[in-house]
Amino acid sequence: MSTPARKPLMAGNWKMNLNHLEAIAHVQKLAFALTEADFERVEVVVLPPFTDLRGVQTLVDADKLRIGYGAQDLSVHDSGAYTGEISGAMLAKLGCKYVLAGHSERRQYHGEDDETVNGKVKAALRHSITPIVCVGEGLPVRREGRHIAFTLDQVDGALKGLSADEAKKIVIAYEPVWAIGTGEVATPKDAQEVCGAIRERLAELYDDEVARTVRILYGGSVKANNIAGIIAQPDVDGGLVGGASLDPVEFVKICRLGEETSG
Ligand SMILES: O=C(CO)COP(=O)(O)O
Repeated sequence: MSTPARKPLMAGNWKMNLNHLEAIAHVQKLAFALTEADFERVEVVVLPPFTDLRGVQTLVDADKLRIGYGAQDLSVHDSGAYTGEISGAMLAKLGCKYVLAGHSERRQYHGEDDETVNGKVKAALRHSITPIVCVGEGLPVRREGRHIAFTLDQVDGALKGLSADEAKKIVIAYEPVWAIGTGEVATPKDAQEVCGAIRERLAELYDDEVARTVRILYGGSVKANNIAGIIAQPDVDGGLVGGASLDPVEFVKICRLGEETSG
């Protein structure tokens, strides 16, 4: 298991699902089901579409919920003539604690390269938002056995120019593209292999303290029935959950690490 200093993080990436009314109902269901014991054990975060954030903020603030929230993307810029973009400043003003940077769907469909991802990581940090940096290889790279080198290159690119103090503030999510939305989950051993290599890279790039501090998540077809084996790995500190986070009952079970009750 993770060292106690690294509290497990379960983040639900809703992707382009749930409108602002559905979002409120969804967060209420999570709040109703999750107990104080759950929140002591695991940090629970939702990452809804931009249009839901105000509603989620209002609900979380009004009812003092322990559920955190954040966005799925942000601009590298802080303001200006960038039609359609949302800045870190705007997200910080809405109380966002987290933001994804470099999700594989952004890399794939919006041509985000490591330099852009690096700009987004820095933009988030400028506004005291924790970037969840997404990395991971596609199937051809995995088949060639280059998954570790490929993923570590993405880590290097995303962290370029960050000080040790800044690096300590980030979260990294290893999401092998071949496991996203496919139902094909990486084995706990696969997840550990790459998450462990990422942690070693953090020690090389910075120092042991950074490596010990940064939480590394696994994402890709996480479900209640496979989270326990994944989270049991020493270098896996939580999950980035896509499809299964859209079902509140399933997501609560995942937040309970696949166990039946909150204990
Ligand atoms: O992309 C993901 C989370 O960011 C994973 O998605 P799935 O859980 O639907 O495979």
